[in-house]
Formats: sequence, structure tokens, C-alpha cells
Amino acid sequence: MTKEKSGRVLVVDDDTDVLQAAKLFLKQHVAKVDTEKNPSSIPNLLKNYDYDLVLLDMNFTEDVSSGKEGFHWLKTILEIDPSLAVVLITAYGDVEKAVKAVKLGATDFVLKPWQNEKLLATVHSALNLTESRREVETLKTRQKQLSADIDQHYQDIIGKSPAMNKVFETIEKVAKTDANILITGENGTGKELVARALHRRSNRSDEVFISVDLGAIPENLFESELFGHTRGAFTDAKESRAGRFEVASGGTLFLDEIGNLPLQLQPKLLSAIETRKVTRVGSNKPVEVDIRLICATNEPIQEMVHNNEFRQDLLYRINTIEIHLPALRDRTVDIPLLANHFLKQYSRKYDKDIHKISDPALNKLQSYKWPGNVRELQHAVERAVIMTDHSVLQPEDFLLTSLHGEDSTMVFHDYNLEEVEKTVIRKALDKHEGNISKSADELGLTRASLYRRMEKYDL
Ligand SMILES: Nc1ncnc2c1ncn2[C@@H]1O[C@H](COP(=O)(O)OP(=O)(O)OP(=O)(O)O)[C@@H](O)[C@H]1O
Repeated sequence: MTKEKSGRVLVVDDDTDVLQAAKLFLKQHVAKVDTEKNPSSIPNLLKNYDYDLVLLDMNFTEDVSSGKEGFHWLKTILEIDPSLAVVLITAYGDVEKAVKAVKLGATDFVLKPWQNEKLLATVHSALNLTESRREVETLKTRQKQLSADIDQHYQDIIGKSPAMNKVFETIEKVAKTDANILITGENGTGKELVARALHRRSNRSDEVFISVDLGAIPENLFESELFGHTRGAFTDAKESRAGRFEVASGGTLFLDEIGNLPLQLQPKLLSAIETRKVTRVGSNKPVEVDIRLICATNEPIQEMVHNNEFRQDLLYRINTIEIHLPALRDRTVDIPLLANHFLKQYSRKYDKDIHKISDPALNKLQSYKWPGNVRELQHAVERAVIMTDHSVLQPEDFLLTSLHGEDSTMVFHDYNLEEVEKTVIRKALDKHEGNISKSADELGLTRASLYRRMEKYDL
């Protein structure tokens, strides 16, 4: 089977013989070849037709041999389409000018008279370059769109309590610096929301925001997830893979649940932060990375340092600035604000005409302990919006597990072992507010086997 020809080439030269020779030869190898004698037609041609490569003469007769015309047209082409490859056609003796042109953005040059194989090799590599540049552009656009979609769920940070005002002030002060930030707070208090807000307001906002939940990675995969691996580094490593540090380079890396980082990996993280280099598992070659690091934890990290579970030197590195998010029960003035914000969001989403939460319902929400914090409030409002038949939400629309958030009785509908196991796991998770390490400890399981069971029971 013959390979389909690809690549659309425009050749611009005021020598008709050169144009003819180029066309005759190139049309055997690429999809389309257009030729043009007059360089001032270039802008029009680029506007009306799609090209992947322009072969451009350096010297047009009007300004013989100064090459100025060539530079001028090179600049014009790249202004119209910066992803287009431009290969200059130069005479012997013009090499200096050709080098200058490459500095100005030309992809390469060929010397006149050319050897066909050489010309073809240059054309092919220039076409490949255009293709890669365009692929990168598409991927960047796609990635921006995806990030924007994710970010939509993380837009406004709602709050007017003094504690939240302090958080807003700190965000404004530190976002534009590259300082490492540690965000502390219970589950569901908005740590990821704050991390994304910091990224969005930083000088890296056009780059990626990569979030890694260290609480959700099995222990044996930690190292390769963060630092990458080479092919064959371990049994399952069928291909080389970049770690999250490399992927996040240029942007922000958000390490959630940093307290879960195994002690033996902590020196490697410390060294990555200090040297700004990472080494893939199975490799000896460090790769430079440029990241802004934001970490978050819901564990008492100072206590972990005290118990030798977290390295003091690593903590000093990651917490240049610390932002603490208070538990929702400690900022009850924010509850009506948040509840109304979620009410608006979910009435729109589920197309329901609910315009208010009654005062008694708000009182009920304000006296609840919210062990799952804002995330739990968000789900409570979502469920109320879906289930209610009222246009004003009433106390009975909110099903809160217990007004004190600590229901310690265990009720089994039968003694089916799976049912019992599921209930016990759910209770342990509730007790430790979703903290996997603590729940696993209490249940006498490894974190990995707790994850397996949670998956099995859909918890
Ligand atoms: N102040 C706030 N204003 C608006 N929405 C909030 C606020 N705080 C949290 N949320 C919402 O609550 C949910 C949980 O927030 P987020 O994921 O940032 O919490 P987290 O502290 O990172 O949780 P975890 O510790 O479980 O990772 C998200 O949907 C977020 O948009």
C-alpha cells in the first residue's frame, strides 16, 4: 500500500526556473505545492489557503543580495501564522544571513542550487515540526478548556467570617509569589478551592494546575506517581512515564493529604523541592522541574513531626506560608451564605423554583456540627433541592445524621458479615472524618485494603 502524501507547501521565488524545478520535484512527495513569483502576494495566499511550510527565497531582485526582503517576508509570515515552518532558499555565500534568519524564527535553510535528497529531508523535517507545533497548540487549548471546566466548580470562595476574611487577605498577598504554601483544615473545608484560587491569581495561571491526592495512591505507587519511571523500572512499567512533578512543570503542583507521604519518601520530596530536579524511578538522570508547590493536610502535622512521622526539615520547606481553614462549625455566620449559594446553584441545575431557605431551617443548619464541613453542607442542600416539594426549604428537608454529628450507636439490619463490615467501616470513616490512615489504623487494616473494601462497598 502506498503511503498517502501529506503536507501543503508554498514556494516563493522570483526565479521561474527555481519555481518550476521545486514544483516538479516536490509534488511527487507532498500533497500540494503552490508556487508564487511575487512575494507581496504572500499575505493573501496565507489568508486564503492552508499551508504547512513556506519555502522562501532570501533575495528578491528589488533588493538584490541584502536579504532584507527575505527578512521582511519571514517576519510577515510568522506574524500571520507563528506555527508555520519557513525554510529559506539562499545562495552560496549567504550562510551568515541564513543563520540570522534562523535566529529570527526560520526553521532551516537550503542552499541554491540544491540537491534533491537534501531538499526533501529538510522539507520533511520542517513539515513534521509544523505538525508537532500544531498538535501542541491543540493540546494546550484542550488542556485550558479542561482546566476551565474543572475550575468552574471551584470558582467562588464564599465567606464573611473574620477567619475567612483573613484567608482572603492571605491569598491576595501570597498568590503572586512563588512561595510554598501549606493549607490546613478538616476535610471539606475548601483546601483545594483555596489552592486553585492561589493558582488562578498567580503568574502561572496560564499553565497547568496538577492535583495529586496522596491519600488515594497505593503506597507502592507513590514514588513513580510523583517522580515518574523509566521503561522496565519495575514489572508493570511497560512504558516510560513522567511523574506529576514533571507534568506540573511551569505550573502549580497541589499535593493533597501530604501527611500520607511515607516517611521513606519524604527525603526524596525534600530534595526535589530543594534542587528543583527529580529523578525517575529506574533512572540516574535528574530532570529539571519548575513548579510552585501547594500542599494540604487535615492531619495535625506538628504532632506528626513530634511523633517522628513527618520530617521537620520537610515541614519547614513546604510551609513557608500557612493558611488555616477553620471548621464550618467555628464560623456559623458563613452557613446561611453558603447554604444560599448552593441553593441558587442547585435550583438552577435541577431546574426547580426554590427561592429561599426558611429561618427555622437556617437555625437547624447553624446548630449542626458539620463533621464533613462545607462539602457535607453542599450535599445536604443538593439533596434538599432534589427531594423537596416546597418553594421554601423547611427544616424537614434537611436530613442531618445527628444534631451533634456523633451518632455512636450501631444498628445492624441482620448479621450478614458483609453488612456488618460495611457498617463498621462507615462508622470508622465517620469517626475519623474520612481520614483513611486513621480509619485503617483503628480497623487494623492497611490503607490499601481499606481502599479495596471502600471500593467494594461503594463507600
Ligand atoms: N468557602 C467555600 N465557598 C464555596 N464552596 C466551598 C467553600 N469551601 C468549600 N467549598 C466546596 O466544598 C467542596 C469541598 O471543598 P474542597 O474539595 O476544596 O475541600 P478540601 O478541604 O480540599 O477537602 P478534602 O480534605 O476532603 O480534600 C467543594 O465542592 C468546594 O467547592
